[in-house]
Amino acid sequence: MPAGVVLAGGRSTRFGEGDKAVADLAGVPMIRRVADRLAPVVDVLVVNCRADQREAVADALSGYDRPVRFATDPDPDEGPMAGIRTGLREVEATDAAYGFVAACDMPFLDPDLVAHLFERARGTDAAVPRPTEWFETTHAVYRATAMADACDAALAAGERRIVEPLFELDYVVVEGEELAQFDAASFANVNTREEFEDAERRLRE
Ligand SMILES: Nc1nc2c(ncn2[C@@H]2O[C@H](COP(=O)(O)OP(=O)(O)OP(=O)(O)O)[C@@H](O)[C@H]2O)c(=O)[nH]1
Repeated sequence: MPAGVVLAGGRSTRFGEGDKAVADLAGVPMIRRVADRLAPVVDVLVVNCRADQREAVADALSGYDRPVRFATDPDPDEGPMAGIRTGLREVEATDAAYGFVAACDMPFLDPDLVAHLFERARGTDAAVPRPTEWFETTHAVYRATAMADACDAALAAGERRIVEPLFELDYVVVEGEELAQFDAASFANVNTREEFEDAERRLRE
């Protein structure tokens, strides 16, 4: 019974005014687009955000197809690794052993790729795609307890890079031909107004 975890605790500084998570992207809040793409492949959705975002995010997700659980940051602004840790701790409170972690700004997520990552993670601690030289750590499946523990240790050591806890795990990398069968747009993220407008154009095509 896999879970989805959406990270939304950032400050959207490159986006400018307003929280990009709930920004209206071609008629649908961006986080709702992410959630809707996950609905076919997860049984429960965990949203990690700050307490002050919760009401707007809950509005954006109202009527969602799956149960939604909030994992609010105990301390805001600790970075995405802390968000992953907090989100995966909430996954531990469900029946799910694994969580697919996504950023809130990936409105083109490919559910088939997410399902594939769940499959590949079976028996290991994580399945992480690497479409370029970079690991897509905010588009990856983790065994909740293993990664949350590794994030706690990395945070305690003052580490900020998400690959550091990942490298402590037993993980598989999904890349090359294996990855080529899925939609590369799955990794596209929206940081600036310009990227937001590009995404709107694409969605209206
Ligand atoms: N919980 C938590 N999540 C964060 C934090 N910083 C970023 N994130 C999330 O991590 C993901 C990737 O971060 P960015 O795309 O850089 O988002 P951001 O930090 O809001 O945007 P910028 O301020 O423009 O960098 C997004 O889903 C953010 O919501 C944080 O301090 N805490």
